[in-house]
Amino acid sequence: MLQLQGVGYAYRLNGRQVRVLQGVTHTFERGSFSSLRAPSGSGKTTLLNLLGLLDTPTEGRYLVEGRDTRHLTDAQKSSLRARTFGFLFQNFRLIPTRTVLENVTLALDISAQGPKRAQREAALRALEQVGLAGRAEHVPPELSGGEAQRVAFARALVRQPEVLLADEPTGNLDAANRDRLLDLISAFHARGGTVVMVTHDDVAAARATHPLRLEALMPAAATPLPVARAAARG
Ligand SMILES: Nc1ncnc2c1ncn2[C@@H]1O[C@H](COP(=O)(O)OP(=O)(O)OP(=O)(O)O)[C@@H](O)[C@H]1O
Repeated sequence: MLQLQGVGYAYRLNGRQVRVLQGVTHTFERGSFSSLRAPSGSGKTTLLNLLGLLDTPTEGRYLVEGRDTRHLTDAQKSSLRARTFGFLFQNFRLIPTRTVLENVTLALDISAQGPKRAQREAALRALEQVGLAGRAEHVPPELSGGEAQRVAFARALVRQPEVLLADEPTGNLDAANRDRLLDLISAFHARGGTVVMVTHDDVAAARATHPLRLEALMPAAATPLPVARAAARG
């Protein structure tokens, strides 16, 4: 479903190119649950951004359901992103001044899905699934970390995406909240969802059907260099 073919990415830093990923080749099959582990700074977040169409590879091809994303316009990319992907981040990324319900509803609003009342009902259903419908009118600063991440999960899934892209989603949670979140992610997977989860956590990685290491997705010669060395070499 998600095919990376020789994908590379280089950031521009002070007029120089800093290569972060090179030759990444891998297919994430529909319905798989992959965990992705790699040394800090080696490009895991960059890879998630490429997978989620938030960024575009500077080398190689990336196909989503067989469609070569190089040929998509920005509008087509946005629409494919909204339909296909839900995102979950380590630091939740909720809007602190909007209620829990608004935070979830906004995900539907941005992709213009349905009338306002239907959006509100869908958001409430998503909050019920994570056990937080009773907190709908609270604002994020009133939530615990575990609750905030479950709201972020509801926001990620309210559009019913096929793929969940998660970047260290348990990084800021204690063991009980980590397990509760992992149960939600596993349930999404059991319903047929595809998961790609960056994690350093062995407990989280153990939930995956496909535990991966970033280095194994790249040809040996292209194993990422620490950025300082890469920059020094130009
Ligand atoms: N906007 C940017 N401009 C320049 N370089 C960047 C930019 N974003 C990231 N980088 C560089 O690319 C490298 C890979 O970053 P990325 O965030 O993908 O790594 P990571 O493996 O997710 O790291 P971590 O595990 O620490 O979160 C980093 O070392 C960073 O220096």
